Amino acid sequence: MARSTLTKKPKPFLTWSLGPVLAVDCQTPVLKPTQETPSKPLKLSKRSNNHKTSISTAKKGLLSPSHKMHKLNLEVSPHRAVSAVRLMRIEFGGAFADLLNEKGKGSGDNEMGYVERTLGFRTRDLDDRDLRLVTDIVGGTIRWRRYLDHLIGSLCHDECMFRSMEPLLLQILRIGFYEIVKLNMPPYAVVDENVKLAKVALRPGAGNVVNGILRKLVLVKENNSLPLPKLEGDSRAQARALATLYSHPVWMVRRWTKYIGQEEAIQLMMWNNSDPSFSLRANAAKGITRDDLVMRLNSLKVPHEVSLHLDDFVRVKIGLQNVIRAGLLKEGLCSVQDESAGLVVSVVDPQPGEDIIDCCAAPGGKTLYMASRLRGKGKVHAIDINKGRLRILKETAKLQKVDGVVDTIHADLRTFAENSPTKSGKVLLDAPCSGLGVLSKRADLRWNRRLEDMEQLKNLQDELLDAASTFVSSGGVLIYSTCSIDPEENEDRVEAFLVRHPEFRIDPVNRYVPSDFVTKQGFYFSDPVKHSIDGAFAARLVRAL
Ligand SMILES: C[S@@+](CC[C@H](N)C(=O)[O-])C[C@H]1O[C@@H](n2cnc3c(N)ncnc32)[C@H](O)[C@@H]1O
Repeated sequence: MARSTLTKKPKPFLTWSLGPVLAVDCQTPVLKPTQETPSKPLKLSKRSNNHKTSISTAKKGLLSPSHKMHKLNLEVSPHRAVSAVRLMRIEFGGAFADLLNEKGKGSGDNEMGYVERTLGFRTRDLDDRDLRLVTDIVGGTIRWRRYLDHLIGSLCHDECMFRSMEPLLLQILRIGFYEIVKLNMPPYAVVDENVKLAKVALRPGAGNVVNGILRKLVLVKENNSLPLPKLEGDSRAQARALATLYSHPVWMVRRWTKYIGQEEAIQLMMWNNSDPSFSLRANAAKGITRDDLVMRLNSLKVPHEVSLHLDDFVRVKIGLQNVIRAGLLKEGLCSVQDESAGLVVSVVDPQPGEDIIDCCAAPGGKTLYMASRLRGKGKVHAIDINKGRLRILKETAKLQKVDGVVDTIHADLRTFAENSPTKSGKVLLDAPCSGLGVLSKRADLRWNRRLEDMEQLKNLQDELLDAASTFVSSGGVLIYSTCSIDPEENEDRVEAFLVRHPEFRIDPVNRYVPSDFVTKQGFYFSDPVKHSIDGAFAARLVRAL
């Protein structure tokens, strides 16, 4: 990855879990209905908890659904209560950190429902400002978790106190630390508010703990003596220090240091820790041009810039919430799609009349963009193993008026390839991958990925490449893509494939994407730091005649 100056990204307009209508990008979390059902209990298995905590209260609510709690607490700041509960649900309940919701305002009601069931009280309703604060606090607290925990651990009486801290208390402390250290908010207001939350949500003693530790933090911050590790010692020690300072898993730091060097690894981590930005794709299949979309954004007073690389794309700086409220996504007039994914479609270069096999298609970001570029002529055959995600793809295709050129096949690509004589001149394999290129958008992903996953993913990628290649007709092209920046999932997979399949050769992507995105080997690569979009990779592999 090339070195470049980091551009300061604008504040995110929203990050609420994407519903089907919005779920269009390859690393976009797609929520199954059950994941957001209010009845899902929190599983607080990681830390033992003998105190009065959320789980007991949550259970009370769950065991007697008819029992309505109306305890209204006007003291506690609503966005902090919601953030704390949201953080618990992300860490223990499998919820996603990226919280986009096409319902806009309705999302506040959902979140308050969780607060009521978990903490046993409601606060006043959330307004737009509260929702933005929840987005900032939840995203930031998750990104900076390792860094914040290091500080909290260092300022606790002893290691044991930190290790055995009850989960909700820890979330409240993380919020307070994040607000003071990273958001530079007025410290004493932050202390007061978080103490109040701990007292009401837990018990008075918990408020005292929050008070003591946050006050210590205020002091050390004022004295410029935050207890942070120094970048010194051997490579392992340095990786551990960097992992804390930039809040990433140690294995990622070691891997990036190995591949791109320490300085670039730091820049990448800084990018991953910055607020994500989003792009919108105008949906040509609905007769919407980019100019139309720009006019709509102007009338909604949403600041934006047209993409330098893709004719249908607009970068939105702030105010995506307004786009959602205005119904542009629900009506299928545009979709949220990163330019890095759009450029993969440029590498595929769909032409009207073509039959394209999309091997790992759901939730359909690339399928739908390819379909719109067919201009009503041809077909995209969308295969995926995940029925739920495929259903979302189908619904979105209808909404975006490309269902006439999309058909869906629910199958494991590997068995489907063994039993199907299907051939095509164009096959896309957008493989399951680590998602290491999209860590700025997926705040929690870095904590969910393990080094062991990489080996499993590489094996799966090889198997899927072999399967996808069986569909490619003589002279046809197989496009292999990921949203990873890891060479072992990208270049190395292509290299290994070419050894197994000497009948394929690399077709350089120069004709399809701007030269800035073309690697020496002729692959497409978007570098988050250099290009200010998500990281992605694609290779064109042509089968001999
Ligand atoms: C990176 S995502 C694809 C994203 C999609 N191309 C897009 O742009 O929205 C990878 C997909 O591969 C699917 N998948 C994983 N293993 C598979 C298999 N053995 N056969 C078919 N699909 C598989 C997953 O269900 C997932 O939807």
